[in-house]
Amino acid sequence: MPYLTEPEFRHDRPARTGVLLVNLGTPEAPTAKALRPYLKEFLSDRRVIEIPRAVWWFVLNGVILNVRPKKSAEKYATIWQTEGSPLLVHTREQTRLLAEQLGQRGHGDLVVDFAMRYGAPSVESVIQTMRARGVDRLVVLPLYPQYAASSSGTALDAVFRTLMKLRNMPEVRTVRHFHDHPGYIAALAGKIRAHWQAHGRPDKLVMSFHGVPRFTLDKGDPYHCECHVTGRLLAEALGLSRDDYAVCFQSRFGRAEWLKPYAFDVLRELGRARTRRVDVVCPGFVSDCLETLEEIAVEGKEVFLTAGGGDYRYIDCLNEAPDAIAILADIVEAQLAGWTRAQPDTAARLARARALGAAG
Ligand SMILES: C=CC1=C(C)c2cc3[nH]c(cc4nc(cc5[nH]c(cc1n2)c(C)c5CCC(=O)O)C(CCC(=O)O)=C4C)c(C)c3C=C
Ligand SMILES: [Fe+2]
Ligand SMILES: [Fe+2]
Repeated sequence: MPYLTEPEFRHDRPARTGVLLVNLGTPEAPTAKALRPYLKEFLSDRRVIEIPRAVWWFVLNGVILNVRPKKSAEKYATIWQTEGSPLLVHTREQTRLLAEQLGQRGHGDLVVDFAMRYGAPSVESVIQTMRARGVDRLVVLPLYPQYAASSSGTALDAVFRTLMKLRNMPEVRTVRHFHDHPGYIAALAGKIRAHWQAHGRPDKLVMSFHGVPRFTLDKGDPYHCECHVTGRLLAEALGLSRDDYAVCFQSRFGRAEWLKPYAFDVLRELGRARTRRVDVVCPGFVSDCLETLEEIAVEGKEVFLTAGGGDYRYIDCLNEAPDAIAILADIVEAQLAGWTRAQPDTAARLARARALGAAG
């Protein structure tokens, strides 16, 4: 196997640590032309589609890639921002803010960057750039609170596949999940409480998580349980009783059974029951994206209102909220133990030197 090009080994170079955030990836434009290669790469991933290759090849190339790019592009067009796809815009900004936050905590020497599992920037290209910058220790943080083989698992596959191509492998630490991280739960609860302070409380809080095929639960994927743990902890933090909230799963793909209850079924039922108001939150997504801004904020609302529901409010993801960035920094810092020690930041060092100078 040919190795990737590497920087020359030098004895005198100090160890350098990189922090790699990995998100899903998104098309380059809201057009069928851009959707096609994105969907092809995504839906060719064996972690995502587990049916036999030969059968799937015909379904994907014969049906899905002829129909879905156009339909999905129309949806992306409704949420597209001037700077690009919301998922990319948020991930880029979160990375910048995380680097800043880690710098303020004395870790200004870290190389912090993000990569996308599908599309650009690819995991391989970002790890190669980090190696060129001298990174030989790597913390990998997939941006999914709950572990699923089809999200975090495949993000880590991409990292390990790249490492297989390196002659001089960095040390690696990976984050599996943060679904029950007290800071993550507190940040979600804080966001919801702030929303309620501004708009009053709903009759029901709907917590909608991205779905996965039902058989993955039977085969040992912890995703379903981790979503329910997040839901329960969030309800506890908000002081909700079992009747005050519902956990459900969205974005079903294909005809197979997915995790239930389906979000649209729950919203339809709540509408039919003439529920006066629901608030919907998506605690399985760190960043707003197509699945939250279009499927939940727009389509979900339509389902609820058409069925007879009253008021529907979507509560944004944490995105760039300072407490969300602080949690990512906490998670990274926990992984740095024994690798790097926080250095007082430059401003603090200068202030101390000045104070010492004045004293002397
Ligand atoms: C939150 C974690 C996610 C899991 C688990 C997940 C599983 C999963 N997804 C698909 C199929 C599609 N998902 C699509 C979009 C999409 N999915 C996630 C997250 C998870 N997916 C996000 C954040 C996004 C949004 C990306 C964006 O650009 O905003 C899409 C593409 C859009 C579309 O055509 O509908 C597909 C397809 C499967 C099959 C699956 C588990 C097996
Ligand atoms: Fe998905
Ligand atoms: Fe479970």
